[in-house]
Amino acid sequence: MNLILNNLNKTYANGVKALDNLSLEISSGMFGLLGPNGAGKSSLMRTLSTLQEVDSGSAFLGEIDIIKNPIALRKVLGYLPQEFGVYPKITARQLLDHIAILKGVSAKKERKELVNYLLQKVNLYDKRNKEVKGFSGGMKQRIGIAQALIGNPKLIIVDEPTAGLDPGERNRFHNLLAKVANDVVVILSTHIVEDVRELCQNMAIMNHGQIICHGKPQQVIDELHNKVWEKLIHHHELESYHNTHTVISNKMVGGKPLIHVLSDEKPSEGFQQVSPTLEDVFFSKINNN
Ligand SMILES: Nc1ncnc2c1ncn2[C@@H]1O[C@H](COP(=O)(O)OP(=O)(O)OP(=O)(O)O)[C@@H](O)[C@H]1O
Repeated sequence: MNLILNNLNKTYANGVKALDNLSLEISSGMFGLLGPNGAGKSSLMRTLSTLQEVDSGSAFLGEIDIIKNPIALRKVLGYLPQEFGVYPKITARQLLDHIAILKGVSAKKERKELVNYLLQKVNLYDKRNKEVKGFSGGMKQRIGIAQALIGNPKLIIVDEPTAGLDPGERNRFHNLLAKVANDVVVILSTHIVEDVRELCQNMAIMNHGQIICHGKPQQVIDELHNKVWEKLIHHHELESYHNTHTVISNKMVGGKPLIHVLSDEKPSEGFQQVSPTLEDVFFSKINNN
């Protein structure tokens, strides 16, 4: 099942154009949506989860017209927001049971089986009678995925899921997401470039409400082959390098700025060619947009 977006436009009352004639096609599997703050990712995610309307354009998940028939979409939507809020004093089992009722699973026996199955799937069965409030960040995200899976969704939207998770929790969360992504469109909206490289078959970079890059992570990385150079410089040189070179990023290494520069040839003395990364792609696209 494909998700097809055509010419989506959204301008807020304050005049900010958050979606600017955005078109995109996404097939099943994990899709990474990257973009800097304010790029319009959340506006797009809210539109696809039918929480917000667009001014114009169309969006289809298979046969379902998301804009004209939001109720049909909601039946096949799993949504994990950035902060998965939980009620105080509720156990993992009670929480999933409650959400299953809200999603229309009314038969008690069926619900019990579903809740047990989901708890096992996200590896929280042992913790089923513990209060979710006391769970770690990663455990909360896993229960968030479990609730998003209720009702056999065809579209799963996950907003900034690994912010604040330690590396072990992040790994567990990634493995779980990769497992559920078979046959379902999973959109992972994030500004963590590594998450997209590790997890997603396809990706896009968004800025100023538009898609500025679209493809497979390795494919977009290969486009920068032989074009990325690095050099360790002094702080006071940074401005002049920005004036004379296409600097795509700078980060501190041992207290000094390490700059990455885009160039078809060796830019100047002291530069070394490096293998491009998805981070280089990200910065080169958003800095030239
Ligand atoms: N309800 C709103 N009213 C007015 N402007 C808004 C509203 N929501 C978002 N914006 C503006 O629209 C633009 C896109 O915001 P959006 O939240 O979609 O971006 P984002 O890519 O999700 O950013 P972040 O990564 O910071 O969450 C920003 O300039 C933002 O300030």
